[in-house]
Amino acid sequence: MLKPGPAWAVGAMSGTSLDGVDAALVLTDGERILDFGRTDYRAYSDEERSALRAALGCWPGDPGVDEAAEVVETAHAELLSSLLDAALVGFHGQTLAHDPDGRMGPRRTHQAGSGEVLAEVLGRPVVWDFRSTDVEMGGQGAPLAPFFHFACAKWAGLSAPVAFLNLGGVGNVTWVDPRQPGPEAVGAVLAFDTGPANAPINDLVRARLGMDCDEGGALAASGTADEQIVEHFLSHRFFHRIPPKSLDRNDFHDLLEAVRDLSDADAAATLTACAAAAVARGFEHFPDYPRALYVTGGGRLNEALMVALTRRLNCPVAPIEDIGLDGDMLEAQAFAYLAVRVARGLPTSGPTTTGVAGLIGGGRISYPD
Ligand SMILES: Nc1ncnc2c1ncn2[C@@H]1O[C@H](COP(=O)(O)OP(=O)(O)OP(=O)(O)O)[C@@H](O)[C@H]1O
Ligand SMILES: CC(=O)N[C@H]1[C@@H]2OC[C@@H](O2)[C@@H](O)[C@@H]1O[C@H](C)C(=O)O
Repeated sequence: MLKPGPAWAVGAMSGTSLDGVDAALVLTDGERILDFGRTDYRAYSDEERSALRAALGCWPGDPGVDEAAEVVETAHAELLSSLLDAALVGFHGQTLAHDPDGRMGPRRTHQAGSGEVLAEVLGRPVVWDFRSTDVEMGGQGAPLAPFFHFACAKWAGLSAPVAFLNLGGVGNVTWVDPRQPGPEAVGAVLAFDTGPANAPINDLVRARLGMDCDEGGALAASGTADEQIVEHFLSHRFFHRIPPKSLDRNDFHDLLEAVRDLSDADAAATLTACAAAAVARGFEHFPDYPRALYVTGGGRLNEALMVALTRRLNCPVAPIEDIGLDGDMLEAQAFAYLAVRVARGLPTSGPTTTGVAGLIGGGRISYPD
């Protein structure tokens, strides 16, 4: 078991974009962040990415899932073996399917990769399966970074409500009031997925141009958004739901159909405008307008998306580096922080983050033999 007091933990996240695995060290007592440590990244090979892509939407027992889990475990073992100056590992795994509302069957969520296997290979206790308990208890199982975002706001010395936006495949936002004593306090955080972010843009440029992403947002910047499509997109029932709410990467797959007849540039501009409009719609749920929006995740490097956000919001929009945080590693750091919270028996989600009925601690711990 973890000794009392602060501990170094290494967190690892394999995001919905399927680009690779991020890992980062955090020194924390599970409440405050005391220091940030080394970070590293391991890209998936094309072959590995194909195995993961083939298993998207699949549940344990489905064909291809064991192969995907092996890819995830191998990549994490390779990456984490050089970051073991930590007492504990926080292993998110790769989300293959997420259905917290039971639209396709039983309510469930599926992150590929076994923490038991990793604990054996790495010789460290591994905290994993962070989302299942929350879903079993009636929550959305996501987002889980919000309690960490609260700790980040404290670490950065902020004293007024702000929002953190993660622009990965899907977007998720956390409104934080750092004047509250802790993330569990009433009125401290409100979080939810905003809508699709990079996933449809990537899918578009991959299908039409064979590119991985719209680098810097250059293609979108050269086009014009079709506001009618954006308006229609905002009529989706997801945007009428009161948070908490979460999304599966493929929930908006028909968005590509909507831009089918547009030029490449206009289609990219429209999907970029949709991502920004979804965030602006999300702001309507906040208790107070935030002082600033700090953007993390790969989408902060998409200039057209940052400009679209600035146009639609009434507060400064800045990359999270503006307050000294690392926008490439924030999710990995979140799972290091959450691992220590799990080991300390502290809650990792609650009614205003995942919609679970009360404060709960998710995650299970596997120890090496
Ligand atoms: N220079 C760039 N220009 C434009 N877009 C970029 C750039 N760099 C990254 N991105 C976008 O960000 C995505 C990766 O973001 P990130 O790594 O935050 O996602 P993720 O962690 O996989 O997803 P999620 O947070 O949904 O799990 C890429 O797929 C791409 O769409
Ligand atoms: C089910 C799942 O893996 N969700 C991810 C995904 O990627 C972004 C968004 O969708 C968010 O809900 C979540 O990840 C972050 C790290 C979270 O749980 O806070």
